[in-house]
Amino acid sequence: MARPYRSVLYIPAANARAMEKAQGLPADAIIFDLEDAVAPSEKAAARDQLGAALQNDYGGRARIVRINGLDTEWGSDDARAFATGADAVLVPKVNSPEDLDRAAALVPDTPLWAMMETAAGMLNAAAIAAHPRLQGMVMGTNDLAKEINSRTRADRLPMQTGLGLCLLAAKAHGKVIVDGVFNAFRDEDGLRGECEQGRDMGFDGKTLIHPAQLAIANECFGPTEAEIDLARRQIDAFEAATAQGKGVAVLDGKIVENLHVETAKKLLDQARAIADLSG
Ligand SMILES: CC(C)(COP(=O)(O)OP(=O)(O)OC[C@H]1O[C@@H](n2cnc3c(N)ncnc32)[C@H](O)[C@@H]1OP(=O)(O)O)[C@@H](O)C(=O)NCCC(=O)NCCSC(=O)C[C@H](O)C(=O)O
Ligand SMILES: [Mg+2]
Repeated sequence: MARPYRSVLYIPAANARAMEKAQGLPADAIIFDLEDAVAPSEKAAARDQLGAALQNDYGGRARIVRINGLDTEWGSDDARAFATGADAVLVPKVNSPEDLDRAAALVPDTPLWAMMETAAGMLNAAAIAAHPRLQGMVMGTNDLAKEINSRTRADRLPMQTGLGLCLLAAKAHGKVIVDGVFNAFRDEDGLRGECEQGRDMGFDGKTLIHPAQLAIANECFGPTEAEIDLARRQIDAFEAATAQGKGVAVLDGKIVENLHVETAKKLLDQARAIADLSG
């Protein structure tokens, strides 16, 4: 992961004030949305407005544009408009790798991301993740819940199969994957619970709908001081053990093997990337 994706904030591309405000918000990435958050009557104007907004300075924040589906009247024009000028183009409701082929033909040079939010998408997650143009996946838990007719539960039990399939697919192919949104944007405890669950599962971060959600996502998906300290000590302990010809170290009563050192180094890389982004 070359850059952090702890907090990925959706902004409706029709909302000029929110796009301006986002230049100073502590989001790791922004999804400028042309799809569900923009009314049909505003689609063309939002596309033009977004083109102008992307000329502004968003610092190190990744700028991802969610286009309309390529089966809609707006999708192809969206894809052509942002084939350059954004860091990635996010394709909604990806059912199969062929959906990414269609987007790739219109967007030849910019990385693609996929919204994972249909039952077919869950079943084809591995093939979608293997697509050579794909850089990242975003869980669309609202659309998935709608399609499978599941109920909202705090433990997200009905989502677990889909979340797990996509997570494994992304990890198997070395792609970024971020969790779905938490709709009740004033409910901090609820958000924290979902962020902790997503982090425990292995997600790189969470998609968000409101600036009030940024701090909790950044905290939950970033390494803690205790984790950074442990990572450094694991690396030191393992180096000391190997210098003595041992293949395994013991730290705080637990074994440290090479695989733990790899995880520790990854965590320190993430901490450095976050520090770089924060300036
Ligand atoms: C949810 C909202 C409609 C709430 O808006 P509002 O009532 O205006 O919020 P506030 O008054 O509290 O706003 C305070 C200030 O923050 C700015 N703001 C609000 N939201 C954002 C944002 N997302 N990014 C940047 N800035 C934002 C306001 O402009 C206020 O600023 P100021 O004027 O300085 O006070 C609104 O938050 C919103 O529209 N959120 C995004 C909704 C969205 O994008 N939805 C689509 C993506 S979710 C999805 O589709 C999931 C997926 O596909 C699935 O299937 O699950
Ligand atoms: Mg959706």
